[in-house]
Amino acid sequence: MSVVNVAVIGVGLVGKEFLNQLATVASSQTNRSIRLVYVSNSKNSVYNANDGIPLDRWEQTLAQEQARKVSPSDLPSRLKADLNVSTSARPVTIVVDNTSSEQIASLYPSFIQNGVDVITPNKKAYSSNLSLYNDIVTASSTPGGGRYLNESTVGAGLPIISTLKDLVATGDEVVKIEGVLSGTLSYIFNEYSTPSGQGPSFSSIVSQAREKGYTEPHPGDDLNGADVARKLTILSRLIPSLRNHLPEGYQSVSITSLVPASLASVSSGDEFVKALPSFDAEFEQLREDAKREGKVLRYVGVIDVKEGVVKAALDKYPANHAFATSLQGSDNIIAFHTKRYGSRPLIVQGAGAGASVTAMGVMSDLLKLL
Ligand SMILES: NC(=O)C1=CN([C@@H]2O[C@H](COP(=O)(O)OP(=O)(O)OC[C@H]3O[C@@H](n4cnc5c(N)ncnc54)[C@H](OP(=O)(O)O)[C@@H]3O)[C@@H](O)[C@H]2O)C=CC1
Ligand SMILES: N[C@@H](CC=O)C(=O)O
Ligand code: NA
Repeated sequence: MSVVNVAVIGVGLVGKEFLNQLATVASSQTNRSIRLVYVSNSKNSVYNANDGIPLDRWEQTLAQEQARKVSPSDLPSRLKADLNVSTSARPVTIVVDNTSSEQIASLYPSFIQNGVDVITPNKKAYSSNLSLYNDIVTASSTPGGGRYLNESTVGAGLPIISTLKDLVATGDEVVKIEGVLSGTLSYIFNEYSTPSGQGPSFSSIVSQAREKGYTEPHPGDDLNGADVARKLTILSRLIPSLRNHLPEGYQSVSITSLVPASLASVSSGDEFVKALPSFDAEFEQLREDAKREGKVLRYVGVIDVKEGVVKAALDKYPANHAFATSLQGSDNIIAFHTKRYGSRPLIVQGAGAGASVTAMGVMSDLLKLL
């Protein structure tokens, strides 16, 4: 029976749900044994390369004081040494990063160089500066290197990255990609800006989006457009002519921020949400302006390949536009305009945030590796 070792960094909303799904998948395997060898949050970690960590007791094991601690930065070498990942008959060893940490993302090259596969919904690695992206691509294309999959970084579990990779790999030419790429901003504007122009306050809807688990750990990272810009960067880098187009990653994208200037430096998500009601009147004005034109507000991302324009912006759309009529909840909608898909784009739509659909995208990457 072949062995698959899985190390999980980050056990918040997505990480916990991923471990639930891993337990279900592990129990249905007949010709391979899935072993959980590492679990960590930001304060604690448990490592057991010999016997594995029971999938139905990982939480208690992590909470134990005598848990065997290994920091994520020591993990690449420990996994290589203890699990013999570099031999040709190696068991598959996969690290799943369910954090939103830059520091963890910076470790991917060393995991991959050590033959460990990396799967993640964390957008930081492929949306930051080009050097980290290039290091990951180089490491994973080197013989013996691990593989890297990140489907849930765009559209959560929706098949966005795999669709774009398939279009490019089969020789189609991408002309433009546009859509609603943020589950949080989709939910907020679907609820806030309807044709009637009436409804609850902006800040109350932001709090609801947070309670539903759609937002980033800090909701300001959704409202400032950075999350959409990161997704646009990840997609742009899969389009050959745009691969080097955004040297500073999401910071090279043209972004409209919805964060009030005086809240831009509030580092606590709780404090940010508490202070937001003072700015409801400003958002009310935007809602009224749109209503007066018979339009609704939607936050949209665009990659125009020919023009070389990549932008994340709040725009007004007619009340009968697909962005106004067909979206509900945290839905994302992404239209791929390509040479083959001509005048009618290939469209992918569905829930684009939330723990269960995000963990599904992570789990499906794991199954693809197997
Ligand atoms: N929620 C969603 O709908 C979607 C989320 N994503 C991405 O999934 C990732 C996880 O999101 P979510 O689960 O909502 O976030 P949470 O804040 O709920 O969970 C983050 C987890 O990461 C842990 N963590 C943070 N830093 C470190 C570190 N340095 N070392 C070890 N563990 C660390 C946290 O530990 P502690 O508990 O101690 O703070 C926590 O367990 C993010 O990258 C997000 O962008 C992608 C698509 C959709
Ligand atoms: N905060 C993000 C989560 C998924 O990427 C979003 O709202 O889309
Ligand atoms: Na996806």
